[in-house]
Amino acid sequence: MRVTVNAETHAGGYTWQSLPAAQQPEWPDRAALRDVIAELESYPPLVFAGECDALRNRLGAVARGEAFLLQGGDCAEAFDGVGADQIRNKLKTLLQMGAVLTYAGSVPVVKVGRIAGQYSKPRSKPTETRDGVTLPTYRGDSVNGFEFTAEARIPDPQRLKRMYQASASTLNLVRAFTTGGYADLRQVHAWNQDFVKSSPSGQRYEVLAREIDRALSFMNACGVDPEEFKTVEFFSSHEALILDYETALTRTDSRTGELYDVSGHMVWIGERTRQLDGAHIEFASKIRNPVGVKLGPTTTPEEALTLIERIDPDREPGRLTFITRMGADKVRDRLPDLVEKVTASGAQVAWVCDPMHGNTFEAASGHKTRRFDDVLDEVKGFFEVHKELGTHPGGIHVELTGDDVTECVGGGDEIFVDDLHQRYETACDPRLNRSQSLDLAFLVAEMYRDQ
Ligand SMILES: O=C[C@H](O)[C@H](O)COP(=O)(O)O
Ligand SMILES: C=C(OP(=O)(O)O)C(=O)O
Repeated sequence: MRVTVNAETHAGGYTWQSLPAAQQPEWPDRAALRDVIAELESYPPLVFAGECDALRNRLGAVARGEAFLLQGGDCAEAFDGVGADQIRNKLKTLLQMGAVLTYAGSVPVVKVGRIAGQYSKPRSKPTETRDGVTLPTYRGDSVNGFEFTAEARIPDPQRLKRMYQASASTLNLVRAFTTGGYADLRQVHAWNQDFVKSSPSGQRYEVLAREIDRALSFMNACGVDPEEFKTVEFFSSHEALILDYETALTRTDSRTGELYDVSGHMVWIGERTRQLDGAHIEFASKIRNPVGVKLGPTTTPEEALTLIERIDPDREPGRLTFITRMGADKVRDRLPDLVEKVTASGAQVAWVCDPMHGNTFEAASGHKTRRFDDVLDEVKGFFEVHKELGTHPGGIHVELTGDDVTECVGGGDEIFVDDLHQRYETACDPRLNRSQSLDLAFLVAEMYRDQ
């Protein structure tokens, strides 16, 4: 049975608040933090609990094998990235990928951005050293500054308010774009306008867009012009990392009396914070949002089964998404046992592949990067495993941007290791640029069709 939590009022403290929480900032000014939390608690929700329920239903279709999840966006959003162009470019890339997957893969695509809340980063090391100077590591714009100065790296709780404001502005524009005409399927060419001539993936997309156009004209001529083509259902998601922030945005739903984290539609718990006895998993188990958990190569089937017991005791399709990030060299070896034992337990989780986080390496130039071929190979391995076991490869989770950055190597419009310095803009991990993202969408659509 699902645990009802409405009796546990915030005033009395939530259960997760007394448990150890990994990767939390050491806020130097606790009084300032308390004031910020009190203010955040008074702010309105960023999303409506009913929208979270809608996404849980859509993810239920993913878990049952009837839909595919496309989840993507920045590794780390930045406060100075909250501009119309950047948001539109990201959205445009996701819409193009969605069109490719829906049309070429012939599957309904659930679209979820790593957007409007992805401001906090778990890190491998607490400090960073440059030229003999050691400072606290950058933990995302919600915590401290990217600039390598002692002052910028001090965690500042005021940043949590800026995170809320940046998320609100971003979500507002995303909602305007997705419901106000920009995402109308008849705009399928317009999303490609600035792109088509310069890039092989843009040209390939244009061919597909022409086919979609013809299909739309045909339907129109038959008198069919569905409302569903005029807007796009698009959801927000981020890693629920900084529990002071997520807790302040956790509210009791007036309709049901249940708790929702209203900072985003879906939240996930990362590889570094998914300890079974830790605060993050306890938090995830108490909110009604659809929840993702990242599973790295060391995950045991027993851990996966305990996570299901904790977060999805009712075995509700859509409630829990396992986002696997094994690495291209390990996915074929580590994933089968997990999928097999979870399936045998009767749980119906959505299986999603994050082909980014297990494939990062440092280039000789010092840039953190990923090879497009490794990313692709991990997705291939993920599809192979699911094909072998007769289970559903439910989606992909990728770090991407709509801008022409040079952060990952390879792709159809090839980026070489020596090009990385040209436009390396990520605040943390390397993202696929627009052309690489579209390449990936075409290749995944082919894999899905073949499946
Ligand atoms: O995005 C994920 C993590 O925050 C990131 O991979 C950690 O990177 P680090 O090893 O540079 O700390
Ligand atoms: C930190 C992340 O991933 P992981 O927890 O899988 O390392 C992430 O997706 O930003």
